[in-house]
Amino acid sequence: MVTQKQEVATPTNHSPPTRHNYNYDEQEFDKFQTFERWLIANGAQFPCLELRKYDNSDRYKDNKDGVLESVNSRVVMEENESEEKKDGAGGETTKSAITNEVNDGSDEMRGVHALTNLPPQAIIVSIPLRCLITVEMGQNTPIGRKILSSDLELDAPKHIFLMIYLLWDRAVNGSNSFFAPYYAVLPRRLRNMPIFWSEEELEGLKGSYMLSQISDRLQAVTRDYQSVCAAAPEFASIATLEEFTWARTIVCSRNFGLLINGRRTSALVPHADMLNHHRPRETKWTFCEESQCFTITTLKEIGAGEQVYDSYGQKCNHRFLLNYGFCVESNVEIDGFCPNEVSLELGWGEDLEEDEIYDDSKKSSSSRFSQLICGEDRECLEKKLAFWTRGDVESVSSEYFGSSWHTIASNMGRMGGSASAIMEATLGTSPTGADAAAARFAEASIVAAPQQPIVFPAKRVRVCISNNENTRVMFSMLRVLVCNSSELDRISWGGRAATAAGQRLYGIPGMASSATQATSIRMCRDIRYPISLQNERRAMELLLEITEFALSKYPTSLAQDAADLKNETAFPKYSNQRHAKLQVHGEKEVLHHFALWARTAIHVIDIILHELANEIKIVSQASKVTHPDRETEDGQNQELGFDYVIQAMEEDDECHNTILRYCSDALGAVRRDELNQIAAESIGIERTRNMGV
Ligand SMILES: C[S@@+](CC[C@H](N)C(=O)[O-])C[C@H]1O[C@@H](n2cnc3c(N)ncnc32)[C@H](O)[C@@H]1O
Repeated sequence: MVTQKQEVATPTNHSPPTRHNYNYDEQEFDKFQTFERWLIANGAQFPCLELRKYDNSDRYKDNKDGVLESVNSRVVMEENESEEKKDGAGGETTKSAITNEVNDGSDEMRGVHALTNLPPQAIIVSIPLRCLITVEMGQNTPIGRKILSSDLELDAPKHIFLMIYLLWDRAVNGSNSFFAPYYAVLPRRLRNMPIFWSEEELEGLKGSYMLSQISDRLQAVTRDYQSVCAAAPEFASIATLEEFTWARTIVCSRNFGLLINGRRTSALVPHADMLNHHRPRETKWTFCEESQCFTITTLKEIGAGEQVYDSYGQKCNHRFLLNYGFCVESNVEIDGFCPNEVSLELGWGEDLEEDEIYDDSKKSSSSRFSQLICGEDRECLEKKLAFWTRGDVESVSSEYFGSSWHTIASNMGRMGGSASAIMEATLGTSPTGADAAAARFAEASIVAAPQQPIVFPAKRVRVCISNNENTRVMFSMLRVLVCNSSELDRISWGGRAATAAGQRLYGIPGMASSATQATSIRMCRDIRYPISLQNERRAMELLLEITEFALSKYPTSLAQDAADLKNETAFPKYSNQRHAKLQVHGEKEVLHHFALWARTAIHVIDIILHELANEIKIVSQASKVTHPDRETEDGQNQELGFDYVIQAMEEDDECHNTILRYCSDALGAVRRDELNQIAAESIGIERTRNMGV
């Protein structure tokens, strides 16, 4: 890494800038002064910056599309404290009602501001290594050493060691800790973090997969706490689960991933962690080997008094919300890309009895996708399940059978799957001698649970309004889900139609040695091109069903959310209600995009199918009469035809580029192939006729 001489920018005017904008009461002011003095005494430099605190009233005043910006009014801290005490006591006044409503911890909100004009490429913060808390420091605590020697499986291993240091040092060294001034300024309550939201606040996320993620996060934190206590029982007296959860959110919202002296680590960096998020980025940070300091450098000029931001990265709002406790108002990059995603569930997650799948009269609402997914018969479903779950178990040997493998195997067994089908599904290979034990295990699974309902494991994929890798994976999985038996044979080798041509056409690997099979095997995420127009149409029908079902789970519509977001009294800036609203609004935008994609594709496919039917008619007429009625057909096609529709889409400014490209390129290619095939067949017919056969 190239190092350069590091000099921290100093104020341009001669008289030192006055730090008048703390907005704290005396006690708070002291705390922050002690913090800054501690840093400066230890070699830190940030002479052109000041820390500011924002209060609840600031949420109504913002700049940069809703990015935090304080006003300079001095805040009387007691007011918030007393409002807090009134919680639950039925505060009567409008003011207290509003304050209670937005009492979500944002009264502990701070930011960093420029005291003077900051030029571009100026180092504005320099924090020496000794003021950083690193993963290694956590690993070197007595608790950390015990965790390392017990080889625990943890949800957030790096974060855990930062948390351990924080909690251990605070408990053991207390006010004598070197880091005590830093601990004093860390937010005490993190009410904006969804894991601390009330039931009522969580209601705002109804219909969103985020609710599962929040409860998963809570469970993971509890599991990690229990694991740490099991490895180091004394930890229970160092931190309660509540404190552990607090430390988890502190670390996950404030840690920096760094390369320190060639070692990749994570660190808590006092002061640098006071910068709020904004994109596009205006500053960059790094650990400078030469000065052994963490530094922040400006990328553009920042005016005196302006807030100095850091970019937390290009992220979907669900990640901002889960890890940092906020959502970005307009999460759009300068190139127009919106990273907001929605998590879609493909497959069906619940257990279904066989008659719920195949008997129309017994189909329940829960079996909504079964029609398109189950295929023509049970054999088809079995084959599909094999392909769908192929490769899900990464390493299965005759000595070890993972629990998920067991589930898949016994599921297929319940459906009457043969041992070799199960082996193929899970390993992607036929059982060989070495896998005989696995095959026996599969057979045992079949016998073990013959009468159980069928589970077709659901897979989740996160998609955004962009044709990225995840979108391609989703389309691939949709194609597999709606396959009929013969289509499955075409896409998975070893089937009846796995011809050399099929292999070339669909990229099916040859049946080489089992060693190469394991790496080149085709999975349900690999079907990158339409299998056929009919299959693609079913895939789009399924996409439409999935998006409509997902939309039906939210209590409000996209239009309602957009209207709600305009109402800043009911949904105040930076409040948890507003962040929930922004999250579901973003998800619905993506869902509507894919619903429109599916509808447009179905329309275009129908046009192509109509054109192809006409073409076939013309060809078959040609085989009977010398002058087919081509003019009329062409005249009709020109008006309703594929080229006409694509041109109309191109001229439509509202038509999203990804939908247009899919229809014109992906569907256009299938259309061309089909037309070529019809033409080839027509030449064949002509030849046969000329030969007088
Ligand atoms: C690294 S800290 C930044 C300093 C923090 N504001 C403080 O008072 O200590 C990250 C936290 O700041 C808040 N934050 C940062 N950027 C924000 C933004 N653009 N909008 C709302 N809250 C933001 C969130 O609470 C987040 O968890």
